[in-house]
Amino acid sequence: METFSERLLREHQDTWQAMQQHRFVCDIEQDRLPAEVFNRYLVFEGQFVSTAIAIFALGISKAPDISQQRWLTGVLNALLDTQITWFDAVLAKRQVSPADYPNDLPGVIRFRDGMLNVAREGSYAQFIVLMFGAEWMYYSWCKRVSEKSLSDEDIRRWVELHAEEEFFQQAGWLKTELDRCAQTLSETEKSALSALYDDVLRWEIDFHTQAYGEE
Ligand SMILES: Cc1ncc(CO)c(N)n1
Repeated sequence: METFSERLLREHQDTWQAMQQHRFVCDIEQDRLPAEVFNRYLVFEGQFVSTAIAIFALGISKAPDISQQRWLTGVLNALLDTQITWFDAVLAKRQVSPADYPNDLPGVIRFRDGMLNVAREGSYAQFIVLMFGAEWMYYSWCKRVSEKSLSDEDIRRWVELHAEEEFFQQAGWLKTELDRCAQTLSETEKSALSALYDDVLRWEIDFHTQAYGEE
């Protein structure tokens, strides 16, 4: 039988493919992403890691019991340790100062506020859809792209971080958790989650487009 996460992937194939074949992803895959685009991405992405920390904290507060809270706290710690540490180092190494970049680009704001609003106002299942939407999609393209030879070592490391076993476990946990949550939901609730999943992918697409500039 089709699981709920499989249903979401089937119902939103087109949006999923648009992200998997996004210009940003294809430029990395073909080893031709301009350094200035990656630098701009790093600024927006570093800000999103802070947002993700808030989203996970909200998710932990809504988790139904201690086993989920324990797992999600591990994820939160990885964001605070591995990811924040990596961002500080890579921005310094590439001499990128976030203050030199715009902080009001619509694609970046829509993604941040869309995710944060749902995490604040929504249910635990909605939180799981947000992070399943973001992480499973990243695992998929990064896994594919990690097979290629990438000449920029920072891009290579960033892709590897999202293709390796630890991240796969994290994204896979969200997928299983979503399927578990969906078992007790009505069809009305499930179709609302399906619409939210499509929103997340669209926010992601516009966020990544924004790395190319201010259009
Ligand atoms: C913008 C964005 N979406 C998803 C992920 C996956 O965690 C990420 N690191 N950044």
